[in-house]
Amino acid sequence: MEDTIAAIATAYGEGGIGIVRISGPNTYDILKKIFVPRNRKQDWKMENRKMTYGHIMDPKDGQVVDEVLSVFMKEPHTYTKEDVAEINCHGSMVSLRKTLELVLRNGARLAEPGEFTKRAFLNGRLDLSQAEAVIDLIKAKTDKSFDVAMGQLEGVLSEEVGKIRASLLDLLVNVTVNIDYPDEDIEELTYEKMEDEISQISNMIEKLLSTADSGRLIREGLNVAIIGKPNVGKSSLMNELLKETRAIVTEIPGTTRDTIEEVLNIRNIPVRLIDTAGIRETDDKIEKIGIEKSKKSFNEADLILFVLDVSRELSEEDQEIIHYIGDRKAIVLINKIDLEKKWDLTFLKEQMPNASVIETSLKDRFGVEKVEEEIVNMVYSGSVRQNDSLMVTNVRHKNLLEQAKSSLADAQSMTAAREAMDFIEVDLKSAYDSLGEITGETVSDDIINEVFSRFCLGK
Ligand SMILES: Nc1nc2c(c(=O)[nH]1)N(C=O)[C@@H](CNc1ccc(C(=O)N[C@@H](CCC(=O)O)C(=O)O)cc1)CN2
Ligand SMILES: Nc1nc2c(ncn2[C@@H]2O[C@H](COP(=O)(O)OP(=O)(O)OP(=O)(O)O)[C@@H](O)[C@H]2O)c(=O)[nH]1
Ligand SMILES: [Mg+2]
Repeated sequence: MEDTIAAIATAYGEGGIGIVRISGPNTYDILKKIFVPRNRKQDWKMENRKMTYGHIMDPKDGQVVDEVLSVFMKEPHTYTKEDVAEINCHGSMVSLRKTLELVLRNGARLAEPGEFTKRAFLNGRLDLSQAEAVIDLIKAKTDKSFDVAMGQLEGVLSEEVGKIRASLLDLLVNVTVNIDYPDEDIEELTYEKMEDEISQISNMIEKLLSTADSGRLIREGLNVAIIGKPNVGKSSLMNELLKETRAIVTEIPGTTRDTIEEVLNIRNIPVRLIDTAGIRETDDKIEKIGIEKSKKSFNEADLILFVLDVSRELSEEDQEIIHYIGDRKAIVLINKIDLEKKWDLTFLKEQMPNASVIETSLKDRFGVEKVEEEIVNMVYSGSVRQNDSLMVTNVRHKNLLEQAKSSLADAQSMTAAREAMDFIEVDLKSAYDSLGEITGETVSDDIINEVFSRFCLGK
């Protein structure tokens, strides 16, 4: 039998209310010991799922800890499928800590991060990809990432993976029957039919995989670094995208010394935007360190916003950055177009044929919307833009889909070579198992533990 766990389920710090949650077989007894309803009768019982007013009191000395509302929920119709209680305290860390301590002293142990949801998974209320969606929901920073996580929690991904697995299982059964009872009066599985079935299943996997790159960015967000030589308008861009004066802007080259980071939501894509120190040769000790940090941000970015100043001749510094960018994903801003142009854009198009180039005048906020639009385009490029919430956002899922795809490719080439069905069967089975790891049907304890260790306490 499982033990009883407890944790503070709400965020740490001050709040309107704070909740201590308990789950497991001792839940009722613990609540009974420490919760005193207002109209306590001789042999009072906590009614199932009824929010009840009362006080948390230490049974040892009768000290009142807090005035609360409590609810007891009888298994199996609860979040964990075990007995659950929730104590709604005043949202003070003092009250929450004292209440939790009392619960722990009276028969529960502190829950590990994600342990409530882990129990929901182990008791079969959620599959693994649904449980993973719970943490994505909590961490979602934009409407879109929340929607996709909600879809996954409701089983949209599980359902699709289930469909693909069901087709594979059909095929596997067919193979087995043909191997074991070749002479019986059953439909023969020809190599042609096999090829056809495998390619249909591969297509379904491929379609899911095609959402993975944008899916990851929607879930995790995008690291965007603003890069350029000094004084071109990088900090002006930071401020315009943020719509607030976050970074210092002056006419002095070398104004930004340290990298500045802000998280923002650009049309529903979570973006970690980094303004950097202008890159140039310098003897200034502080500036040098800043420029090293600029280069680090440049290396780690998913996307580079490269700013050029059209009112000054292109310099060696600009050239060097163009060279470094090479074929990385970049948007080039030709800034200060309100001033007289000192160089020609055709030159740039030769140098950076892959980059998308946008003319801006950040002083007047001109072109900022285009930049936002282009960031969004880059995120969705390469994938069919999906409006529904069926997307692969999790790298673990993506890797498993790729494993399944490669097993199927092996099976396909063996089918083409007309190898024995037994061999083909092995690869089909391994594709089937890889898909099962997504939903947790065929997954090791290590992986389960790793998934839940990323949760927050009390979830
Ligand atoms: N107070 C509180 N709020 C919360 C949660 C919670 O556990 N407690 N949740 C969680 O963190 C989320 C809601 N999710 C939940 C999902 C299932 C069940 C549940 O009891 N399911 C049962 C009974 C369903 C029913 O009544 O039909 C079941 O599935 O059998 C509860 C919460 C968000 N808000
Ligand atoms: N005329 C004009 N001036 C601009 C424009 N954008 C920025 N500036 C000015 O250019 C100067 C430098 O802008 P910043 O945003 O500080 O440039 P930076 O790239 O962050 O510079 P460092 O931090 O020194 O690397 C400031 O005086 C801005 O007001 C523009 O579109 N037109
Ligand atoms: Mg700056």
